[in-house]
Order: sequence, then C-alpha cells, then structure tokens
Amino acid sequence: ALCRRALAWALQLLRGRVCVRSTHAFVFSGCTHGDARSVLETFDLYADTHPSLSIGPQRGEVLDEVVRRVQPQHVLELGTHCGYSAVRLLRMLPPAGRLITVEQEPLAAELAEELILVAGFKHSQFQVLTCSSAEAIPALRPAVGPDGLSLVLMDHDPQRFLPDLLALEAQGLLRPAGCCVLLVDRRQRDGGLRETLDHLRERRDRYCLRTQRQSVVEIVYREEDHSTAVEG
Ligand SMILES: C[S@@+](CC[C@H](N)C(=O)[O-])C[C@H]1O[C@@H](n2cnc3c(N)ncnc32)[C@H](O)[C@@H]1O
Repeated sequence: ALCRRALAWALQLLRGRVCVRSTHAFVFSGCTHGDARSVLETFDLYADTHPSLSIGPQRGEVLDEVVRRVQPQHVLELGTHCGYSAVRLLRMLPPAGRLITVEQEPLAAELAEELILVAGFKHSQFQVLTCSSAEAIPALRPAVGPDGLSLVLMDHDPQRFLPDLLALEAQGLLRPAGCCVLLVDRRQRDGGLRETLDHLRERRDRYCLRTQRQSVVEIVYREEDHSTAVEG
C-alpha cells in the first residue's frame, strides 16, 4: 500500500495538478456538441494525458449498470467536478428521470453546467447546486418530491459520506422502498469510507452492502429488514 501511494504521489508530481479550466476547454473544443457519447469520449481522451478527477470509463461502466437496473427517477450526485459522471448518469436516465448534482467549487460548478448543456441535456432534466453537500441536503425536499431519491452517487469527500448519508436519511430523502447509494472509493479504503461501512454494519435493519466493483461500493437503503448483512 505504501509503494502504491508513493507511486501515485510521484505520478501526480510528474503529471501536474488537476485543472478545471483546461479540462473544460479541451472537452468543449474537442467534442461534438449535442452528443453525450462524444463528450464522455473527449473527457476520457483528456484523462489519458492529463491529471483528471473524472470517474472514468471503468467506474463509469459500474455506474451505467446500476442506472440501467435501478431506472431511477430522482438522482442526487455529490461532487460534480467538471460534469463527467453527471453526463454519464443523465444519458442513462429514464425519460422522467432528473438529476441534482452538488459542487462546492463555483468555477467547477459553472463549467460543469456548461458541459452538461453541451452534451445535449436541458435544465428540465438537471440542476447544478453550487454549495457544499451539508448546505444542499436540508434544502433538497422540494426538488426531490414525496417519492424520495432512488439513487445517490457520493464522489465528493469521503469524510462527508457518513454525515451526508445520515442527513439524507434524517430528512426522509431516501426512497423508503429502496435507494441505491454508491460510494466512490478513490483513496483505497479511506478512513471516511471505513467509518461509513462500520456504521452501516450496525444498521442492518436499513442498509445492506450489495457489491463492491472498480472501487465503487454499492449500498441499498430500505425501510425494512435486510436479510444480508453489511460486510467489508
Ligand atoms: C472526485 S471529484 C468528482 C468527480 C465527478 N464525480 C466526475 O466523475 O466528474 C470531487 C468533487 O467534489 C467536490 N466536493 C468535495 N467536497 C464537497 C462537498 N462537501 N460538497 C460539495 N462538493 C464537494 C470537489 O470540489 C470536487 O470537485
């Protein structure tokens, strides 16, 4: 683990820092406007040669499979960054599906919104909230409606996974009949993710761990007893 971390650190030094403006400029000028697939391919092309925080094609396929299976009406994403995963989610949603995506960095939020529009989606299908997850969650009820969220993607700060999940639950925003929560584990079992899974292991009445693939952890929330325990 130490070697892997040292290698990642050295690579980061060699490749430089993630740049929101440069990501946006590359995708905006290189993609076919109105074509979500082209937008994603251009993001991937950029990530081949530049530092990038996009969820990427491997984790993206896990995301696609979940959206195909769950067919969510209301989706919440925490951590929009430049909009890669938002475009990925939106292109798979059923016709009535709607995405709310939250980004605390104003520049990233603004440029992501532009790229989501470039990908061909309309404001009737998505909303970008420029604030922290802690500020966004208490104000979500009107946008989510009485049915609640059927999919939540957490790709922001692992230290916020547990408090944000508990806040969503406390606000009654998770769909009682079943809500799929995806946690992106970018830092090899970060303490925040471990703490979240430890907590959920004690909450078998509501949560179960479904799968863990490509460092995406899938949890299911349901307001009834789960027969499967949270493991991992
Ligand atoms: C790994 S990137 C997200 C990548 C994005 N999902 C994608 O695939 O393109 C994480 C983003 O979360 C944002 N972020 C971190 N903590 C946050 C918080 N508490 N609330 C909202 N956004 C947050 C960061 O500014 C950053 O842009």
